[in-house]
Amino acid sequence: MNEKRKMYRLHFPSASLLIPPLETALANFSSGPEGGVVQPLRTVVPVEKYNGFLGVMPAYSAVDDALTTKLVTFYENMKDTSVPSHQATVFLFDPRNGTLKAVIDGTVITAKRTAAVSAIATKFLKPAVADVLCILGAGVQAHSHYEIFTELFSFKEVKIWNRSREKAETFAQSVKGPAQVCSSAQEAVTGADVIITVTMATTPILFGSWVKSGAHINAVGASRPDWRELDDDVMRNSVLYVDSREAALTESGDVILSGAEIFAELGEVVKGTKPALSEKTTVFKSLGMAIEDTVAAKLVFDSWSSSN
Ligand SMILES: NC(=O)C1=CN([C@@H]2O[C@H](COP(=O)(O)OP(=O)(O)OC[C@H]3O[C@@H](n4cnc5c(N)ncnc54)[C@H](O)[C@@H]3O)[C@@H](O)[C@H]2O)C=CC1
Ligand SMILES: O=C(O)C1=NCCCC1
Repeated sequence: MNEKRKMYRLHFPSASLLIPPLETALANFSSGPEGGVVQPLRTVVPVEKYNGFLGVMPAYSAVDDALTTKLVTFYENMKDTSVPSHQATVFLFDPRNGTLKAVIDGTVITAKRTAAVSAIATKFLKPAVADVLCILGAGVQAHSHYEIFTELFSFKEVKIWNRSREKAETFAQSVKGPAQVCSSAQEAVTGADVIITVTMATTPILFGSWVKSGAHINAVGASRPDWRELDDDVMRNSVLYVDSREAALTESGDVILSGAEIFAELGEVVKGTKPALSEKTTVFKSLGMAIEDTVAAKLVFDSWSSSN
């Protein structure tokens, strides 16, 4: 095996390091061919017998001259809780000749880049006064979102709800900062200025009637066309932003089944070609894009190469 072809776990000193390259990648993705991003819709292979899925996520960024593919598995209702519900590996290639340069743990990349993209959406779409953050879910993405949201924004209160209260309490004890455990999703959502949904729910857990007018919602879970996290009310009565129109119309149950109209891609907001209507109630429907993994893997590889 080539010396540089290594498998290693990674540690970002701070997820906010990802923000500038991710903003550029989102803008390039939403610029069509001139943005230089090649990213086909991901292939998802259902493994019905075990309630699992394998996702294949390739992308090339001409601007970064970076070529990757991520393989990610995600499984519902896992009985063995010692195995994470999502596991991923990113393969980084030399675009000049196709040589594999590195095999990188993709689980940390997935957690950090997803949270960083939600943070970008929040920077543009949160109301002018955003004192209360609500997180629905207490798994891997809840942790990565808590970390970057409390680093970048100044919330006075963080409210958390999880289907099992025990897990929410463990979450609150393990994070570096305050988190108030709520007994119901409604209690957590009430009064929140920014809401993050990071669950494996397949039916709605967030209802429009609970949401404060003008709040911003990052809807991160429900990545299958028949899965929901948000009800029709919140989907239809908010301004809807997505990472990729094509993906949202193919993969997102919240978008497809509600019939909600997509207002803009986040990359269009970053570029300034579509407005950030932060005074309205907004939803950012995140499905996750391969190009986000590409720029994150390049950042990790470049920083590892320069220290070796
Ligand atoms: N948009 C994106 O880029 C990405 C989205 N995701 C999605 O984010 C969500 C969270 O992922 P992780 O934190 O890695 O998963 P996780 O398994 O670590 O955490 C999932 C959380 O959801 C809760 N949960 C499970 N079933 C539920 C249900 N039926 N109703 C309510 N809560 C339920 C669990 O108690 C747990 O706290 C998943 O839907 C995942 O597919 C994950 C990676 C990237
Ligand atoms: O972008 C990703 O990575 C994922 N998105 C949806 C669920 C699985 C992983």
